[in-house]
Amino acid sequence: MYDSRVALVVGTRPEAIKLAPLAKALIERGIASRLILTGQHPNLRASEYGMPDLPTVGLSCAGLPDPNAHAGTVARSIGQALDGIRLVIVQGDTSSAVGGGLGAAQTGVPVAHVEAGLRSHDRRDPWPEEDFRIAIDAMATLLFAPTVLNAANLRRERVRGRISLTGNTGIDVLLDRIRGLRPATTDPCRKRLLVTCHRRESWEALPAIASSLIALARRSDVAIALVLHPNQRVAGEMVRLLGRTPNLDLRPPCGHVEILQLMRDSDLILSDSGGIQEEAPALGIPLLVLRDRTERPEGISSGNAVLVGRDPERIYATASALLDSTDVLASMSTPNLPYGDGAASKRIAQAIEDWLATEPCPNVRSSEPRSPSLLSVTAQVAQ
Ligand SMILES: CC(=O)N[C@@H]1[C@@H](OP(=O)(O)OP(=O)(O)OC[C@H]2O[C@@H](n3ccc(=O)[nH]c3=O)[C@H](O)[C@@H]2O)O[C@H](CO)[C@@H](O)[C@@H]1O
Repeated sequence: MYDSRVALVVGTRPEAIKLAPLAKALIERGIASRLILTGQHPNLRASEYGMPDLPTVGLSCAGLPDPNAHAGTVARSIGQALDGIRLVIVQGDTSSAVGGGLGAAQTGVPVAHVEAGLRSHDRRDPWPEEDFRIAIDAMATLLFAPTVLNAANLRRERVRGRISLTGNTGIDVLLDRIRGLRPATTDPCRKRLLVTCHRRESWEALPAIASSLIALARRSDVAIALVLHPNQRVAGEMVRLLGRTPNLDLRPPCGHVEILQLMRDSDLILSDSGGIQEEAPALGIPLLVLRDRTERPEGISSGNAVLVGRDPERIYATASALLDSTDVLASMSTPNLPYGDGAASKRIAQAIEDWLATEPCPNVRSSEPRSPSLLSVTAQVAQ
């Protein structure tokens, strides 16, 4: 076991899902790790999403309506959890990830970014995630890019850290869990639609999206299941808009295996989720992406997904056309792996081991933040 330590920062469900296989790969290499739970999703139990038992520090920074403010509280709080830590690992584009990265960088601890280089190329969509990704990639020492496109985005931005092409750790999890799923069931009378919708950019459009689902639910040949998000604000609004819709089953948030089984048993998925955009192609389930733009165009290029936006007529027309055309639906159902091959975590753990072996071990690490202030750093890197 190294005397050095790495810390994994987790604030939300997808971060727990996607960092769990890396935590296991680090354990296999004897790299001692610490879990830092920011508290963004206050009821998150990382072990339910496969996170192994690790020494854990909770920061109690519950999510805030203003994600920049939340990033600030995480950045200010994380220093206390970094004693003896040589590398802080953050994942994705949440306020926990950017706050954890900024707090680490300000106390002099290098940052590794898992899922680096994703870009929608529009800072307003998704907001603030596109800014957060750019900020984290600008400060990271190690950048783990899932796809060739992601790595090219990073090279174009001339990031100063070391870029490794790894695949997405979410695909490691999926390919592992897929083996335990039941074979897909089919319903000869009805096509099954699975819906998730929670992203901030969708909030204003929720009534419009809901109206397209109500119209689809009127078809006698479909059955719709909508899985609610843990965010109470979005879930409450969905229940208000869709709670009494015949033929539309609102379900509480569920475990990862359960949602994968639901996906596998579906004929068509409608979702604005980032993770589901990665998982649907691997499962070979056609996906309509409820967004105007995406940082994950690979699933569209592979023919598994269509970017449909949030306009209710377009959602209804595109879904209906697919439901009416068995051939087109079948052509979108070939499983593809544009986001990874299942070995991302092993590659990342290897790269971290190599880096730890060559990087001199500092004697003293201050946990006091250094100037400049968090907000000025955020503003600079997000320019
Ligand atoms: C802008 C953006 O796209 N940002 C994303 C955002 O995450 P997201 O949009 O992917 O978030 P969700 O949809 O909540 O999670 C998805 C995961 O949860 C599973 N799931 C779903 C419903 C359920 O009932 N039970 C479950 O287990 C599901 O199968 C999947 O694995 O942050 C991530 C972290 O930084 C980023 O990677 C990612 O870019």
